[in-house]
Parts: sequence; C-alpha cells; structure tokens
Amino acid sequence: MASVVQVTGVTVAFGGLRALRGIDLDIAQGERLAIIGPNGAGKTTLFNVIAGDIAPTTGAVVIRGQDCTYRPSRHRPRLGLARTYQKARAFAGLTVRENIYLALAGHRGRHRALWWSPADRAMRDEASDVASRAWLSEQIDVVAGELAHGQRRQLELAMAIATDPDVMLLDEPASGLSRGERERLAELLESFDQQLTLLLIEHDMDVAFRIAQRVVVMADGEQVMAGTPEQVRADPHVHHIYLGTEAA
Ligand SMILES: Nc1ncnc2c1ncn2[C@@H]1O[C@H](COP(=O)(O)OP(=O)(O)OP(=O)(O)O)[C@@H](O)[C@H]1O
Repeated sequence: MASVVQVTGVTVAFGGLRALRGIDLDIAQGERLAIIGPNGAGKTTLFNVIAGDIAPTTGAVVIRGQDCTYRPSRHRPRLGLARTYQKARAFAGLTVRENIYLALAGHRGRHRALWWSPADRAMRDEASDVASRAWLSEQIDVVAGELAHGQRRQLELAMAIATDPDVMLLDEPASGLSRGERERLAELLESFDQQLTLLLIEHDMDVAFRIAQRVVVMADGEQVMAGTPEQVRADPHVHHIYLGTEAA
C-alpha cells in the first residue's frame, strides 16, 4: 500500500521541554490510525507538525512524496490533507449549506461575488452532496448555532470533506459528545470512502478502537507501542501508562 504521510525522526523542543523525541510514522493510503496517550504525551504537537502548524526542531514530514517539513499549513489542502480542530470553525449565524459553500469556495480560491455565477450555483448544489456525506441533509438549512453538539462536529467534518481530502486529521472528534452522539460519529467515520486515510487523536477508547486498524500509543513524546486495537488493549505496558491517569 502506498504511503501518504511519512514522519521521520521528528523532535520538537519548546525551550528546554522536549515535546516529541524522535517520532517515526508511516501512514498508508486508506489506513485508519488512532494516536492515543495520556495528557502531555505529545499527540497534539505531532498533529501540529503533520498539519504544518508548527515546524519540527529536527526530522522530516513527507506528504504524498513531497517534503513538507517547513511548508506552512496553508499548503496542506493542495496536497490533499484536511484537518479538523477541537474548536468549531463554522460560522454560527450561517446555515449548514452556507458554511459548506464557503469551505468549497475557499478551497477553490473563489471570492464571493455580488451576483451568482453558474459556478456558484453548482457549488451550492455540491454543498448539498457534501452535507449528505456527513449525514446532515435534514439540517441543510439550519443555522450552525442551532445544531446539536454532535451535528456541529458533523459540520466540521463536512467542511473538511469539502476540500476533497485524501487524508483527514481529526483532533478528538468525539470529545464532549454524548454516548449516542459518539456512536453516530463512529458510524459516520466508518461510512467514509475506504480510500480516505484517517488519522485521529482520541481520548475516547471506544471510538478510537472501533475506527482504527492501527493504534499508536504515545507517552512523554515517544511512541511506546503500536499495534492493532486488540494488541494495544491487551498490552500490560499500555495499562501501566494509563494507570492513575486515564482508564484504558
Ligand atoms: N506551544 C507550546 N509551548 C510550550 N510547551 C508546549 C507547547 N505546546 C505543547 N507544549 C508542551 O508539550 C508537551 C506535549 O503537549 P501536547 O499538547 O502535544 O500533548 P497531548 O498528548 O496532545 O496532550 P493532551 O491530551 O492533554 O492534549 C506538554 O508538556 C505541553 O505542555
């Protein structure tokens, strides 16, 4: 399977603190990979390096064969990489359709005109299609501020889908959701095209282990182990890392 993201020997130092200490990661196209680990393990820092939000102190990031180590995040969508954030980016006063439309227009570098062009019309139709892929067809004309928490998360996913990504980085997609909403979100992620690569940080083990084919466990800026959800679940070292911090 072709590799879409390669992280080699990445370290990140914040002053004297070494948040990442030599991370190697090779992610295959269509792979579903979850990164777990206790607070402060370096998960978000690794995400930020892959997404181009911070440059590593040493090491390299290659996305689809291109060295992106020092390329800023704005270049990532062109390489097929989309990221969701824990903090909602949707405009609360705009509808689901309008938010997705803006994500489509932004990705294509189009500016909104005072009059509608045929291309704008096509993008509004396309917004309906993107909404349906994020299971938001019924909410298409609802303003984002009135969506339930789980639906707002779906809108975040829809806005990422609008950029037509090959790789999606999902930053704790299930955080703050109810049990029912987490179930629905996991089902939605499972419904995505199998060619779409998903890399997620997730504290919710049920969601992480359900979605992922491979789980990477981090602690203190290092990769402690990697394996299938079953292998990670059964590993005594992983239990030890979580003991007293979080229940595995
Ligand atoms: N901008 C920064 N400046 C200084 N230290 C930072 C910065 N960002 C992160 N750190 C530190 O780097 C370490 C790793 O943090 P990081 O947020 O990557 O961990 P995490 O695994 O994502 O944790 P959490 O699960 O709590 O989000 C922590 O000790 C954190 O305090």
